[in-house]
Amino acid sequence: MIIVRYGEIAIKRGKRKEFEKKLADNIEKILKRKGIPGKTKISRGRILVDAPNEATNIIAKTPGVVSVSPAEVMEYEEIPNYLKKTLMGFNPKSFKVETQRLDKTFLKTSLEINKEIGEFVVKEFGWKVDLENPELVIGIEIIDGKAYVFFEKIKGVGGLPVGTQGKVVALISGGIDSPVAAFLMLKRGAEVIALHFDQGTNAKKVVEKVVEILSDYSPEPIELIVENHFEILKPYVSVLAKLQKREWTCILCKIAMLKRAAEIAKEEGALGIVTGDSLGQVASQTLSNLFIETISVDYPIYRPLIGFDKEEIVSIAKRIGTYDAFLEYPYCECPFRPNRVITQGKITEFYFIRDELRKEGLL
Ligand SMILES: Nc1ncnc2c1ncn2[C@@H]1O[C@H](COP(=O)(O)OP(=O)(O)OP(=O)(O)O)[C@@H](O)[C@H]1O
Repeated sequence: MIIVRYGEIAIKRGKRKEFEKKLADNIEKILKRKGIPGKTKISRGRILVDAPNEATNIIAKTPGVVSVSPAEVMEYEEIPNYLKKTLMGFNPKSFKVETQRLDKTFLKTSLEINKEIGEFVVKEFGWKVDLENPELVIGIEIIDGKAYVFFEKIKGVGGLPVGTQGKVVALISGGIDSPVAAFLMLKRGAEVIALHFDQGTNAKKVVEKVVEILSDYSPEPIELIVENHFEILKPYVSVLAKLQKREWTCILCKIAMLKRAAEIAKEEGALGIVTGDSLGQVASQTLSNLFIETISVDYPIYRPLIGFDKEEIVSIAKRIGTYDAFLEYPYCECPFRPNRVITQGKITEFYFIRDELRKEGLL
């Protein structure tokens, strides 16, 4: 049996049942996709999953899960015998017993259980008790009158179950940042549709891989929509060439992407667009440029990385596995990038360009 703990969900009063059910359903769906048999049961602040131990790490990746422990289920009285058998041959420097009694009708309190089982272990094995920094933690949870005994607690991704917060369209570029932005939205319970603008570079391969990796955090495989960026950008580039303002290409490129993303979001019933922008990280991600890009699109844009440093983003990318996909293919410079790019777009100049774009029906 695998014990699944979820923190934040339990706090959301009134929504708790709905959230628990969603999380249990999501766990079952992910396990099924991975070809692992697994049946869930919701029980007083825990989800119990009847599945083989190999399911543990898969379940830990499900948004909403705080921690996971593969456990052995038994009557309370059977614990000493079980520990005797299981822990024979181990010789930790120190140990402690940590009990949580989820079933408050159980006759012994958590402290009584800690003391009783702790004393047994000392007597049987002669190990030292260390409540601060033990090498071995014997975990016991009392659920529905039964004792669940375990020795590890694997950290989950946390957050909220996917599907509890509606849908978003995430712009995934083939860089490090945008997959992390999409992950953070999944983690907060949003369903994600991935959108990539293909520029004929290796980036598409990275994105395909990234979407596969991100799908591990989602009950359904993430849908990837690929658009031909040449076709979308061509008319914008023509206007800029006519105005002799090629240095505005990167800003208009983003506007063209966001505009198309908004159309797709509307078609898909998604409530927002997600990008991997982080303030000032590259010369083009300035507040002025982000301002111009944002006011050009009539749809909510979410930038979950806006206040993150590069190191923080890289560390999440490594943890969730998308960094490796980025490293797999050599980086390609954007084929549309002019020699000089605008870093602090002037709004008056933009209005002038916007008027021309409007004449062409592009904005
Ligand atoms: N070809 C693309 N397809 C889809 N989205 C894109 C593409 N290029 C950029 N984006 C979106 O625009 C955001 C900003 O892109 P930009 O190239 O300025 O930044 P970046 O620091 O390289 O970001 P990333 O590391 O995510 O590529 C990206 O995070 C992504 O959400």
